[in-house]
Amino acid sequence: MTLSAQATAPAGHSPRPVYQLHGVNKSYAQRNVVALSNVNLTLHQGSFSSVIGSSGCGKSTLLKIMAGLQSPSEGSVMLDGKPVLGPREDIGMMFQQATLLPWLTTLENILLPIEIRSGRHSARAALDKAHTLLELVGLKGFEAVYPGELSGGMAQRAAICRMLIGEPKVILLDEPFSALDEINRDFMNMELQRICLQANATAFLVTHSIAEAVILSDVVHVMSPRPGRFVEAFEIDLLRPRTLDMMTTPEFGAYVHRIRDLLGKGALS
Ligand SMILES: Nc1ncnc2c1ncn2[C@@H]1O[C@H](COP(=O)(O)OP(=O)(O)OP(=O)(O)O)[C@@H](O)[C@H]1O
Repeated sequence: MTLSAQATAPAGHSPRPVYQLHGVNKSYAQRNVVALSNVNLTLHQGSFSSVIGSSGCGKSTLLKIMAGLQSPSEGSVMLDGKPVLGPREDIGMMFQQATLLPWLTTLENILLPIEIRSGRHSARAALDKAHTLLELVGLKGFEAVYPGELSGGMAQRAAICRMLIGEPKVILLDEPFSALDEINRDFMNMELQRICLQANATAFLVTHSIAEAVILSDVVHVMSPRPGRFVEAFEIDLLRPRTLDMMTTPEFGAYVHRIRDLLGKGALS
């Protein structure tokens, strides 16, 4: 992922597969729970995909496996042709809470992953990149501000910078804006789209919101109730960049309706 990459519509991207999951199963032996069953997934360079499904169907488990935070019981997880066997620098993650350290400034929080990984000197060398990212997310001027003085949306913007500073190949998002009110959430989703297009990011989002999945994604994967498996992939053929106004169009409504219909049938459980 490079920040200088031009923003292009997904159709303009080469369809290079970045992330590939084959036959992923996950069982939690201690509780005798089968969380995932035969999950196959390919993410293409520069694409935005999401997964939606009922509570407890295995979405977070899938994301943790993709991030290398958990291992699958069976199957393979490959990123850029290499197996994901643990946490990796080329995978960025973002969660519901921004989890910024309150005693560090915005700028220091953003540089922290570099400092932890490569030391103070490297963090100093990344200063220009941090400033570029702060500008990208509209936080220019807030470098020296502490997290307690940031709004929820601003803190999540800072978390986006912290995720992007290591130039990950893929970004994994676990309901990143669900703690925000609806207006801010819509706005942040549009910001997320803009940042992803500008950085040519390959993104994968876990969400409970059908509308959010449709407005952001090139592909929405619907997961069955536990054990989670993908039952259908909806290709969302809406122009980019997407706008909030599109959410009132019949095309958008038709996608939402089809996905809701499938989920209403228990996603074919
Ligand atoms: N560490 C664990 N040990 C045992 N069982 C677990 C563990 N983590 C998750 N589970 C179980 O695996 C299933 C899937 O959980 P997961 O958190 O992946 O679902 P989810 O789709 O993300 O749920 P939600 O939408 O409510 O966040 C659940 O039944 C859960 O209880």
